[in-house]
Amino acid sequence: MTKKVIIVKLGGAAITDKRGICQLSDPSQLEKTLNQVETAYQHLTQSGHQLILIHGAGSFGHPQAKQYNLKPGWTTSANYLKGFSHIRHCLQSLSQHICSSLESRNVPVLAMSPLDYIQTQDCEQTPTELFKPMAARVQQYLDLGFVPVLHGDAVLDQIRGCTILSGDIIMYQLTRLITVTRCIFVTDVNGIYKTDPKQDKTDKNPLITQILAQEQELQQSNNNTMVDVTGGMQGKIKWAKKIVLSDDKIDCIICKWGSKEALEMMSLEPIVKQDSYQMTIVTSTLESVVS
Ligand SMILES: Nc1ncnc2c1ncn2[C@@H]1O[C@H](COP(=O)(O)OP(=O)(O)OP(=O)(O)O)[C@@H](O)[C@H]1O
Ligand SMILES: C=C(C)CCOP(=O)(O)O
Repeated sequence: MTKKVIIVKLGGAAITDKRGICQLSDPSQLEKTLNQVETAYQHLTQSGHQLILIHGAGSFGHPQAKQYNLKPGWTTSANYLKGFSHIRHCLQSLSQHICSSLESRNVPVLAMSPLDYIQTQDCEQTPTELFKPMAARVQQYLDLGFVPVLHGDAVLDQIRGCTILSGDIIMYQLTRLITVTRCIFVTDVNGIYKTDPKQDKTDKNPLITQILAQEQELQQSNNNTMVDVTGGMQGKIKWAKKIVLSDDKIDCIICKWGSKEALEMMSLEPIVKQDSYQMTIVTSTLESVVS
C-alpha cells in the first residue's frame, strides 16, 4: 500500500478562545479535539499513513500581532522588540501545551518553530523555494516516524523586517514540496457559510458543502468579530483554493472540531459522495468529491 501523508491544521478557533488573550479553549473542547487527533493518528499509522500537524495562533498570536503591529514589519512599530519577543513567548507556550498534550497521548510529536526555518520575502508573496529547508525537516521527521508540529508564527522577513506567517500559508507551501493526499482545516464552525454562522444562524445562511476552487468571486463574507491578522475565514478559503488549484488530487476540507466529519477526514476515510457531510469540501470540479 502507498504511504499517504495528510496535513491537519488545528485552527486557533478550535484550540483557543479567540475572545481572550492567551486563553486556551474550554478544556472539554480541547480534550475532544486532541483525542480525535490521537485516534486519527492510530488509524493512520495502522494503515501505514502519516500525519503533519499545524496549529493556528488564536488568542496566543492574533491580539499580540495587532497590538504591536507586527504584520507590516517593524519599521512601523516603535515597540517591536518587546512585541516580537512577547508574541514568540506566547506562541511557544501554546505550541508547548499542544505538543505535551499529544505526547502524553502517545503521539510522537516534534515541535518546529517556523521562525527557525524561514525568512519570508514579503509575507504571502514568499516564493515556495524559500520553504524548502522547512519542508526538508518536515520530511526528515516523517521519514523517522515522527509527527511534525508547526504553527502560524511571527517570522523575520527580508523586506519587512518581520511579519506574521499564517499556518494556512504553511499548509499550502508544504503541499508544493511534499506529496500530500489530504488537507484538513479544523475550526470551530462546520465549514464555509455565506456569512458568519455565529452572526446568522438562520436557514437563509446554509452551510456551503462544496466550493469550486476556480470560482473567482467569493460571495462569503468574513464578518468575524474576533481579532484575526491573517485574513480569517476569507484567508483560509483563498489558501484552500490555491492548494486545490495547484494539485487537484489533494482533498481539501474545512470542518469543525469534535465532529464525526473531523475524525473521519483526519483518519483518511474515503469521501463518500452520497453522504450528507456537515463540512465544506474545496474541489476542482463538481464531480470530484469521491477520493
Ligand atoms: N462566511 C463564513 N463562514 C464560516 N465562518 C465564518 C465566516 N465568516 C466569518 N467566519 C468566522 O470564521 C471563524 C473561523 O476563522 P478563523 O480564522 O478564526 O479560523 P481558525 O483557523 O480556527 O483560526 P486561526 O486563524 O487563529 O488559526 C469562525 O469562528 C467563524 O465565526
Ligand atoms: C498571529 C500569528 C502569530 C500567526 C497566525 O497564524 P494563523 O492563526 O494560522 O493564521
